[in-house]
Amino acid sequence: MIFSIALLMAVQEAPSPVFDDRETRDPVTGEFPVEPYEESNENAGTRQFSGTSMAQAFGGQKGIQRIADRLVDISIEDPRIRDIFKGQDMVRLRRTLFEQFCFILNAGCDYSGRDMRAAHKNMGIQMADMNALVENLQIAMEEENVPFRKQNRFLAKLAPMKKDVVER
Ligand code: HEM
Repeated sequence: MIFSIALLMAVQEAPSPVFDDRETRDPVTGEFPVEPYEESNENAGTRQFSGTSMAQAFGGQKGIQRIADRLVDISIEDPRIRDIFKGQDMVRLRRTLFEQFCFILNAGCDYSGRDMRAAHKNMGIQMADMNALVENLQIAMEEENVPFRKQNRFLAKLAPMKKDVVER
């Protein structure tokens, strides 16, 4: 009896192991580790624009950086979609989103992130969430004075990605 009580206490006091590797941010990049994948511009989900007019309209890399950051800032505060971003790696998202936009707009970047299907797997994203994100992107582009027609050309590149982002 005493033995079994001692055993019970020992079991209860044993520290539970922590297997969550998302606890550890890379000391240099500040990002959480992700499952290995093959890096390729193909992961950006679409071909890039040709020529420099789109990159110029978006204010080059500096403007694109501001737009990607604003999109994240607005979206993580947006009551319609903010819960989807909770607990995810916003350091990594800011970097990869910038790279993806910069690559697509042909502003001189390569995209090193995951493909859209892998990046949004099991998030339960619905069409209404996609529409909310697009609205937030429109706000961010408007703030950077991207001409309306250029905004729409960019959105037309992103729209087909819904098939990989939105879950049915
Ligand atoms: C065309 C639309 C979209 C594009 C171009 C896009 C782009 C991206 C990119 C580049 C990443 C990072 C990939 C990586 O970590 O390797 C990402 C991750 C993420 N996206 Fe999207 N996204 C889109 C739609 C959405 C929508 C509608 C939501 C939710 C409302 C969303 C929420 C997220 C979240 C929470 C992550 C972080 C995933 C993680 O840390 O594991 N995305 N997205």
